Amino acid sequence: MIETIKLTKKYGDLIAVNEISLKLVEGDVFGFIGPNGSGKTTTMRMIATLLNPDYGEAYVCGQSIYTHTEEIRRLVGFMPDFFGVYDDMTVLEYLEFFAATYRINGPSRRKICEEKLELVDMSFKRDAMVSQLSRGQTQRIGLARVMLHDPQVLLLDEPASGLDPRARIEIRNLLRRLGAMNKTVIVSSHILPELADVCTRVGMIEKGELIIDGYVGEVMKKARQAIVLHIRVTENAEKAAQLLEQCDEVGHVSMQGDMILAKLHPGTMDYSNLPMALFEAGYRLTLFREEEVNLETAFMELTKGKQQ
Ligand SMILES: Nc1ncnc2c1ncn2[C@@H]1O[C@H](COP(=O)(O)OP(=O)(O)OP(=O)(O)O)[C@@H](O)[C@H]1O
Repeated sequence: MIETIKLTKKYGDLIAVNEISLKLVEGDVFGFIGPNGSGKTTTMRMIATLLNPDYGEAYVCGQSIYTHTEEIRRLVGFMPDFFGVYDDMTVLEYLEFFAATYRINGPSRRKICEEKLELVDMSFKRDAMVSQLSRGQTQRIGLARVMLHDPQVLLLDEPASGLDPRARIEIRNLLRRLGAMNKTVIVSSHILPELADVCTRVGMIEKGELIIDGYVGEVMKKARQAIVLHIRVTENAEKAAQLLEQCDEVGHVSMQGDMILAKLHPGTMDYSNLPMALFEAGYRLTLFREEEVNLETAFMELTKGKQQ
C-alpha cells in the first residue's frame, strides 16, 4: 500500500529525512514516533505528493509519487497538524463544501457527509457552527473531512495533539476502526504511549533517520533479549544483590531504591535457581517478578545508544 525507498529530503545543509525505507500493507496502523523536528511531517508530505523528495522513491498503492500525483491524491487522505476551518459554516455545510471539491455531487453527497460524521461520532453537531466547536471536535471534523473520498491511505499528522484525555481516547478508538476497515494509516506523534496500544506497527524517527521499524510484537521481542527481574527482600538488599551477581544466570545487578534489578544474560529463560539461592542464604522475598515489557520500555531499550 505504501512503500518508500531511501526517501530523502534536504533543506540546505539540513537532512530533514534521510533515506527512509518503509513498507506498509492494508490494515497496518503505523505509529510514526519522533521528537519535534525529527522529520515526520516532511515524510508524510512527500508520500502525500505535497513535497518533492531530493532522492529516493515512494509508491502508494503501487503508483509512484513522481508520475501519479493525481491518482495518489485520490487515494490518500492527509490531515495536517494545523488546518484552517471556515467559520461561517455549519459542520454539515463544511463537509459538503469539501465533498464538492472531491467532485462528490448529487444526493449521495449529503449521505456520505453524514456517514463520516457518524464515523467520528459528531452527528450530534451536524447543524452547529464550525466556529463553535471545541478543539477536539474540530480535530474530529478534520478527520471526517479527510475521509470524505474514502481514501485507502490515511496520513494523520499528530491528530491527538492538544486534545483532552477523553478526546484522545476517542481518536484512538477511531484509529482502531480504520485499521479494521483495512485502511493503511500512518499516524504521527511525539508521544509514544499515545499510540502504543492502537498501532500494529511502530517506527521511530530521530534526526531524519528511521531508527526502529517493525510490527509491535517484533519490536517487543527484540527488546526482550534479556529478562530483567525485580526482586525485593526484607533486609540486607545490598548483600542479596551481591549474591545474585555471583549466579550464572545473572549478567548485571543494580539497585533501584530498595529493589534489586537483576538483568539476566541474553537468551537465559530459566531463572528458577535464583529464588532458591536467596532462600537458602536466609533471605525472605517480598517481590520476585519479571519486568513487564511494554512498548515504552521496549523503545527505551532499543534506542539506547542510538539517540544522542
Ligand atoms: N520548509 C522548510 N524549510 C527549512 N527547513 C524545514 C522546512 N520544513 C521543515 N524543516 C526542517 O526539517 C526538519 C524536520 O521537520 P518536520 O516538520 O518534518 O519535523 P516533525 O517531526 O514533523 O516535527 P513536529 O513534531 O515538530 O511536527 C526540522 O528541522 C525543520 O526545522
